[in-house]
Amino acid sequence: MKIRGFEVISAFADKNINLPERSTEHSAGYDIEASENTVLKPGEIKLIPTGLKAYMQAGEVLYLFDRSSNPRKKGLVLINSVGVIDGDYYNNPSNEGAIFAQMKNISDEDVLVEKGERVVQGVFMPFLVADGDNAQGERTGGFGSTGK
Ligand SMILES: O=c1ccn([C@H]2C[C@H](O)[C@@H](COP(=O)(O)OP(=O)(O)OP(=O)(O)O)O2)c(=O)[nH]1
Ligand SMILES: [Mg+2]
Repeated sequence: MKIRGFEVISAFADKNINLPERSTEHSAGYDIEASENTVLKPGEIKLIPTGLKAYMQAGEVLYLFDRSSNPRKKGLVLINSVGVIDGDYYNNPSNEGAIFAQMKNISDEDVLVEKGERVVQGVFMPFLVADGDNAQGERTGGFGSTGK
């Protein structure tokens, strides 16, 4: 029975994408790799593809957090601070739930993120809703799909 986890999106089915793993027994974060080489110029913001989608239970979220080593070792930051991967993003009609890491190059040189390089970490967590919240509607995509 599927409870929560990651799957490779169909566009990357034959690209040897590794499913995220935790690096130690008690690590919270699943290390998520870039699915293709990406070069960011100084100051550039780019959506780095992971080739992955994530499924989870109702009331759960997958947070994307930066890796603490990124700013110092790579000169990159997760520019939206924390990625919020909604459960209804999975298999959405516009992009299958493809997860991207939105990174900014804060260095003064080009930065190459290679396929297979761990770029962010994902943590599954429960979330709470407010009294009287009866949000409806299906998610059709990401990155502004619900409007301004
Ligand atoms: O770092 C991120 C952040 C979001 N997403 C995807 C998954 C998420 O479910 C969807 C929407 O994210 P969010 O709600 O943060 O963006 P928004 O600007 O509010 O867009 P929308 O109107 O689509 O909700 O975009 C990513 O792939 N990476
Ligand atoms: Mg949103």
